[in-house]
Amino acid sequence: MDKLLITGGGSLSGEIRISGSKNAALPIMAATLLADTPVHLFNLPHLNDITTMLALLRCMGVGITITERMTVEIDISTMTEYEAPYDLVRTMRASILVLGPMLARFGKADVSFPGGCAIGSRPVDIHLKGLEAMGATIEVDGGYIRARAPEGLKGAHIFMDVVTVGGTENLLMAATLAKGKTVLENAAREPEIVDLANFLVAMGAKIEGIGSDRLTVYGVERLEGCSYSVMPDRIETGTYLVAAAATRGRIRLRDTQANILDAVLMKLEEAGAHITSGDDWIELDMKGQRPKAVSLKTAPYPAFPTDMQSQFTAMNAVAEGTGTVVETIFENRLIQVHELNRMGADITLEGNTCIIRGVERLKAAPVMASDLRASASLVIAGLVADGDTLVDRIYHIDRGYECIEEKIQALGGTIRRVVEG
Ligand SMILES: CC(=O)N[C@H]1[C@@H](OP(=O)(O)OP(=O)(O)OC[C@H]2O[C@@H](n3ccc(=O)[nH]c3=O)[C@H](O)[C@@H]2O)O[C@H](CO)[C@@H](O)[C@@H]1O
Ligand SMILES: C=C(OP(=O)(O)O)C(=O)O
Repeated sequence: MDKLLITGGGSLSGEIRISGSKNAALPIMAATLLADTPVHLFNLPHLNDITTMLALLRCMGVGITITERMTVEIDISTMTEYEAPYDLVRTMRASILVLGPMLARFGKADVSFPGGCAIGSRPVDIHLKGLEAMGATIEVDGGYIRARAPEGLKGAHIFMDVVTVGGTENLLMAATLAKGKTVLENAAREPEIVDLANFLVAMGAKIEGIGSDRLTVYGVERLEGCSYSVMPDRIETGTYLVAAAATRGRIRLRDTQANILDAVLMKLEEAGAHITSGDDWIELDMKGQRPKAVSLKTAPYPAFPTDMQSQFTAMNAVAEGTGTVVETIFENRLIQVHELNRMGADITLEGNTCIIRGVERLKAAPVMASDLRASASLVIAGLVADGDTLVDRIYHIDRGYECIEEKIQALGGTIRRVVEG
């Protein structure tokens, strides 16, 4: 199993490119199941989750052609299977996103239940209730969601009682081909949902209220393929900015956008970072200063993203002062705290809150990654620790960070992949 070996101490400085967004690319790839003609996608990140989604589409008979620089043509005209099997779904929760489009387009879909994962229980009840409101019959059998709508889906007025990113995406995709009008109330507003909606519109969907918490969709007869470039990854962007802040560095990130990161940039400024940005770049400069601890509470967009919480926890661990971090989206997303404490951090965990008293420096230790963003926090901790930190179970990090060691090396960090067995 691969590990990352990080020698801490230096400040990050330099310039790197930000990749396409994992969390926008995955629903967009699922949405290609709605198209009558081939779709061309640009700026897909080179990540294990993207490979898994391609494998899932391929195992259903979908034609996939990959050209250089991860430009992918997806052609569903050859599709023969309507089942997303357990072996693929269990490795990536976003596989559930094929349910809505497959049901809307073909009237049937068998999708393995995605399991719980390290960050919390993650049910899909709102996805299923919404599809039932649109006329689908759903049975759970042998660990599979078996959804049927032989006459097609019909528009409905749906109120989602929890703000859910995946639920909004599944129902939005399903509604594009449903008969009549669908209204999704209490919809999630994450930039990745806006990107998905823009992609659906590029294929011919009729959607009003994009970017708001009320999406109105007028179902159309068919959607046509198009060419589309996936938005930049705001979580990858935020992760490198926090790594630079923690190491008192100065970095410039290109091919990204500041306006999708407002809550994160505000917290970085509060931590003492000087931030400047243009249309497609962001620069952060700590002017050699130690960051100041910040307090934050995660909540749906436009509030502070849960996917950035563990990185800020790592920065706070070496910041001046005390910060409080409250996680409100997932019940078990503060477990990185135990690994950070093993590296000399001073963090107290009380339920969904952690209180972080900053220390001057951390001390290297062998640590274990428990999920994707927790892994990123351990890499940041390794960069500010004295000595060599070995991060185990980095298959989590490979789900979400393209070429992480090359990018950190380009910023002057000392990191390398240790390949074992
Ligand atoms: C691939 C992708 O885009 N993943 C993101 C997506 O995950 P994902 O779409 O799985 O997260 P959700 O927004 O659905 O989850 C938010 C909350 O709603 C709850 N819930 C969700 C669905 C449901 O049917 N019932 C229910 O109770 C969940 O348990 C959780 O407490 O949004 C999360 C919240 O921003 C991010 O951390 C993930 O990185
Ligand atoms: C939790 C995440 O991803 P997923 O929903 O795919 O597990 C993430 O990107 O931080």
